[in-house]
Amino acid sequence: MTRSITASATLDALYATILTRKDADPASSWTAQLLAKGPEKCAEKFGEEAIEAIIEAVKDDKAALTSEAADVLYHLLVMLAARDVPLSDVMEVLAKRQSTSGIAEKASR
Ligand SMILES: N=c1c2ncn([C@@H]3O[C@H](COP(=O)(O)OP(=O)(O)OP(=O)(O)O)[C@@H](O)[C@H]3O)c2ncn1[C@@H]1O[C@H](COP(=O)(O)O)[C@@H](O)[C@H]1O
Repeated sequence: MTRSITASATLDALYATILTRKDADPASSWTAQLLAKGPEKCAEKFGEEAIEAIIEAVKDDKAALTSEAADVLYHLLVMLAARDVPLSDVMEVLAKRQSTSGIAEKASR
């Protein structure tokens, strides 16, 4: 329980930082540079990072996968920010799904 609260707080804090970078000087911030390139570039970077994580998962390199997973989460948040999708909306969708099994959810589509 403590771990999930910590994870959520970390993601919330990171997303808040990313939002501040929308108005930041690209010279001073990697996030601002990425956001300045547009939502399509942010999506492309997310895809690249996801593929890097997949590679480490297939290799079963746990340390590398942990690091790549952090990159994936960061780039997911940047992609959401680029398209003005609040992280809280994503969390709400996840929370609503918590009482439904994946099999039941798929059958309901
Ligand atoms: N979590 C991250 C984070 N994870 C990865 N990255 C950056 O994402 C970039 C990904 O780079 P790549 O691996 O694709 O390497 P690259 O050299 O850029 O590759 P190419 O673009 O050349 O393909 C690197 O520059 C990393 O530093 C991050 N940059 C920032 N954050 C967080 O965002 C906060 C704000 O960062 P700034 O906006 O830079 O102040 C930081 O305090 C961190 O908490």
